[in-house]
Amino acid sequence: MPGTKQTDWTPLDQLFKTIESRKAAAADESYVAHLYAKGRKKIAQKLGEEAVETALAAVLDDRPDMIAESADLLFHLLVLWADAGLHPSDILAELARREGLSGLEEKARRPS
Ligand SMILES: N=c1c2ncn([C@@H]3O[C@H](COP(=O)(O)OP(=O)(O)OP(=O)(O)O)[C@@H](O)[C@H]3O)c2ncn1[C@@H]1O[C@H](COP(=O)(O)O)[C@@H](O)[C@H]1O
Repeated sequence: MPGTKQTDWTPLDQLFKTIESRKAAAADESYVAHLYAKGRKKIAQKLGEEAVETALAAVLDDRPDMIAESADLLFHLLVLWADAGLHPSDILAELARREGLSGLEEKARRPS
């Protein structure tokens, strides 16, 4: 379709591999290893901060900041998955399971 943007997720895949590889790195030589050493709470805290900063950039309609903060957010989400032993394919499988099911329809089906 003309004008349709295609997304190539290969760079995210490569970044996840790099993040996984940092499990063997020293905390003073790698930011990712530093986060692993700090632990799950610190990683979750960073993820929350980046999510709030992304939301703030969106409210301010600041496009460059939205891009920068979204990159920080995605990066920290990948670190969280790696720390938790999740693989991007786990999340993609869940999204595939939901494909075609409207969020409104899913909500309506929930037991009240
Ligand atoms: N994509 C990123 C990336 N995005 C953001 N960041 C870091 O995430 C941090 C963001 O936190 P803040 O802006 O809140 O900075 P801060 O105030 O220093 O953070 P705190 O002291 O509060 O924890 C900064 O240190 C950024 O440099 C990243 N660090 C690394 N990567 C990628 O991860 C790879 C591995 O990194 P290392 O493990 O450091 O080798 C790199 O080659 C990059 O590809």
